[in-house]
Amino acid sequence: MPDKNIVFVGIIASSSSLDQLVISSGYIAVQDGKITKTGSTKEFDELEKAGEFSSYKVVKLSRDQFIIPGFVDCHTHAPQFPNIGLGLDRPLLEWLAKYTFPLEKKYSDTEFAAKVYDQVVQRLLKNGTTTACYFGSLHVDGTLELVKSAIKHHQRALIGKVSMNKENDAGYYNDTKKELEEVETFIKKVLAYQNELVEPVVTPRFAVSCDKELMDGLACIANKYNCRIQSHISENLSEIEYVLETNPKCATYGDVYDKSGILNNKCIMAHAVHLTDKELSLLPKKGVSVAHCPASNTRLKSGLCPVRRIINANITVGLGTDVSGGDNASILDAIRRTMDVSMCLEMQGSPNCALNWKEAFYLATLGGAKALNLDHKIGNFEVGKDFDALLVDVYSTGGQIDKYEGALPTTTDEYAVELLQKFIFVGDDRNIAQVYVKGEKVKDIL
Ligand SMILES: Nc1nc2[nH]cnc2c(=O)[nH]1
Ligand SMILES: [Zn+2]
Repeated sequence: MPDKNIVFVGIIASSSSLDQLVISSGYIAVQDGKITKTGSTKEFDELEKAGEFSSYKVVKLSRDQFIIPGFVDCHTHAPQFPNIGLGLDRPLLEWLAKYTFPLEKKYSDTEFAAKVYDQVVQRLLKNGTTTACYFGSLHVDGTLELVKSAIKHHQRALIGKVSMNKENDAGYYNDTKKELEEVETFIKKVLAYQNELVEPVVTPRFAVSCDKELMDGLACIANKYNCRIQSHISENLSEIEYVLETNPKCATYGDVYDKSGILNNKCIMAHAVHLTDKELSLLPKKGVSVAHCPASNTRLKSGLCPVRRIINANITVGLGTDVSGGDNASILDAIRRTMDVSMCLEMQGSPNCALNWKEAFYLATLGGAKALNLDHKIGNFEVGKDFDALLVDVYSTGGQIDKYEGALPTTTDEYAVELLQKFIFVGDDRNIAQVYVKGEKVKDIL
């Protein structure tokens, strides 16, 4: 049974905006998975003396530990995990045909799906991903296995059955009428679980594999069930060329989605590497968010996504691992690659393009929560939000970070910032000692 009342005391860090990192010593009190009170260490001491926390489990962090919000992965493909690290020798459209569609077809086998998805969900939780927005496969029952795994392991998850109706060599698509029926079936089955952590997402794969009739129908279904929509936009130049060729009345890729009613404030688009100025004004007008997936953009040679330009256009941005176009299932890696790709653009001559570690940390937490329309529940430690959090142990045994006695500053504030910075640049899952989703511990290596 999870502890009903629990209070954490020690260094706590979270973002309140892109340029505002809040880090200090204090406490977070959690009741039934929700944050009920926060304050300074001095306030904790006073309240504890007054007996306020007598019914609480008190977790006092060591000097080398801190609490941060759980990571949010705004875009990943659960069925592609068996291909992680493989087949990265082709650009997007060839990669999909040669490696990805043949693997995804296998998820008609629910036993295979159940085994893979159980591993995927556990891997992400181990990496500190407390919320994931997943693409499943074309299959209703296969994708329901992902829903079951997320529920079983207590991960917050937005899950889509992938929709495709355009012919491809792998024979991996559906007839339009069947597809629309199956999407509704999937949504109803997910909603029937009445699980507060897991929600269905309408998921047109992209405008290369969906025609207008299908996308019109999917937009209607999303409206009917008030669902989020996820897809891909402007990832690769050949993809854009094909989409514009097959939709001659549309001036941009964004127009293709807009004409079907796909673009709204519950829509999250992955990549957005090559957006035009018109699209950079259309997307924020419609309230569309972007999942920035730097690992995949580099591995599939799609391009260096100008993420600062997207942020400056007032588009809400979160991070995605985009496995298996991306070769790493950790949002810590996505943070680093966000810094690297944006710095490459700056070094190539685009001034003020680079994102610093505090900004990338924001995208991985509160930015992702906003992009998924979940920031009323998660993303930082405001009172009333759910407690989705990581307890990080910077010098954990066997980890990459060595302790050099006497080398770091002695004042608590400076020391705390340097601890977080070390974890962001050098840490890995071995430093993520505990993971909490809605107050329930889902990983514990302490
Ligand atoms: N990276 C990536 N891009 C896509 N565009 C359409 N499908 C996919 C996919 O599976 N991965
Ligand atoms: Zn993707």
